[in-house]
Amino acid sequence: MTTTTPAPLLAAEGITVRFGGLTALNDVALSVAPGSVVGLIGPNGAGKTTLFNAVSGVIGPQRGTVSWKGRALRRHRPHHLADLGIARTLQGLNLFPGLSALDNVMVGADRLARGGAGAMLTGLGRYHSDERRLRERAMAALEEFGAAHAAHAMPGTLPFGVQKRVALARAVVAEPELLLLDEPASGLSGADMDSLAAAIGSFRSRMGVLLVEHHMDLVMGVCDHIVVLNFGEVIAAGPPDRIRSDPAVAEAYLGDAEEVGTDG
Ligand SMILES: Nc1ncnc2c1ncn2[C@@H]1O[C@H](COP(=O)(O)OP(=O)(O)OP(=O)(O)O)[C@@H](O)[C@H]1O
Repeated sequence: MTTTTPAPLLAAEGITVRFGGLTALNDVALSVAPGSVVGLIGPNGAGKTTLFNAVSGVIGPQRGTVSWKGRALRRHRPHHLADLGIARTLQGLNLFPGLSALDNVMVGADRLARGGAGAMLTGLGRYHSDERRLRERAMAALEEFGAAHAAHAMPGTLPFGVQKRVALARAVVAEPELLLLDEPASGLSGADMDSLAAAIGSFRSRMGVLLVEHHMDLVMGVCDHIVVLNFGEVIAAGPPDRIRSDPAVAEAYLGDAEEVGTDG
């Protein structure tokens, strides 16, 4: 029997990034297939954020290629991601403080709106049916993440964990094919962490996920494949069980606050 690996949605190959004399990434490769959750881990300063930024188009690598569905992206920028079908959440929540939680999520649905959610929110344009449809969709996304009760509240009045749920709802409401998550668990604990793990697990049937994260329990629990960086190089890549027992990974984490297999 032959098995076929689905073509990756996202592929980064040979990525090298230097900041002055410092090589933050050296010939790094990573790919995310449809329906898979790929974790990117490594000790502090390993290069995770730099790779996330190179993939997102925040920075341009000196060498290497980022491809989307087999096509190399040339000088892509973060504002191109939504049109490609890629959404991301950042370490900061980046919610609009002057918009309700629901309106924040509607902004995320912009890609689905013919006239743009911006026009709807300002009352411009003739898109009432679109607006109703998107409002329902945004509400459903809030419900999915257990934040429907907060729909009409301003983000600043909400607990941090609820704000994170709103940010996640905003990221997925437009049904991206790939979701980039930069440390989504930071600042979360207990039930919020469990909900996040369940949410990421549920994304698998709808989209690929790239998860940059420090919390090992979360990474080991939800990822199909894990890439480990240390000093800007990939030192291991494989399924959670293999990563957990990889001596090179354990060694890389020695002296670091995080330990493989435990929650940091
Ligand atoms: N804009 C920059 N200018 C100079 N050096 C940078 C810059 N951004 C990152 N670096 C350096 O590149 C290396 C990789 O940093 P990066 O933030 O990507 O690591 P990380 O794995 O995300 O770390 P952490 O887990 O602490 O967030 C580090 O040595 C860092 O100091």
